[in-house]
Amino acid sequence: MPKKQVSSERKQVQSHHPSNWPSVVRFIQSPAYHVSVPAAVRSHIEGSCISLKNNQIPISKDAKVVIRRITDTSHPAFGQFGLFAGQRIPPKMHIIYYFGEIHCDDRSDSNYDLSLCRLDGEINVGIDAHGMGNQARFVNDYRGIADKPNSIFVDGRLNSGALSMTIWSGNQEIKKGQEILVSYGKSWWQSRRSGPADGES
Ligand SMILES: C[S@@+](CC[C@H](N)C(=O)[O-])C[C@H]1O[C@@H](n2cnc3c(N)ncnc32)[C@H](O)[C@@H]1O
Repeated sequence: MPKKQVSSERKQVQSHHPSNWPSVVRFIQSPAYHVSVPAAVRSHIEGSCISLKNNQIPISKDAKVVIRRITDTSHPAFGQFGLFAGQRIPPKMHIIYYFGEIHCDDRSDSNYDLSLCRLDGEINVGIDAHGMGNQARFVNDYRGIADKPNSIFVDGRLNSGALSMTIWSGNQEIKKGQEILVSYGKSWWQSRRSGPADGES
């Protein structure tokens, strides 16, 4: 391939990365599947054999969000990154999908792993954004930062039928520049020895 073409393709790939994206993490804009996901589970997640009447998520375009390094020394995630509103986000609005690697193996070491569903009472399906994901992987938990979360994780099926995890604003608007904060849940923190264990849910 001619040199010029290679460099312009590289430029194109890099320009898709949001600003502050870590070079060691793959930026993805749709879910990826790990080999541990059996074909039947994948087809369940993709929605090919499911009635779509219940639990559908009405999705609009992603809100504008920015990844920012936390420079406030009193912030419990000081030195790390967080997810911030790049524009005013109205109440109860879809903010962003949580993309990552969909897997059925154990990822207890990952701090970016969310539970997507549990099938037949024994197969745990997770979304792990440790090695690959989108901006949503930078959302921090509200504990030690605010009195309560201003956003929530919502799981359900999209119009396409796919089972997905998304982040939505809560009952109040999020102002431009405010940090987007969710609750990871008490059990998330309890399963990790360090970190805040208080808070309601
Ligand atoms: C999903 S990541 C969030 C993004 C992370 N701050 C980063 O820069 O990659 C989860 C990790 O963020 C940090 N974190 C998130 N919320 C926190 C909080 N309220 N207090 C302390 N650490 C927090 C913890 O290190 C946790 O393991």
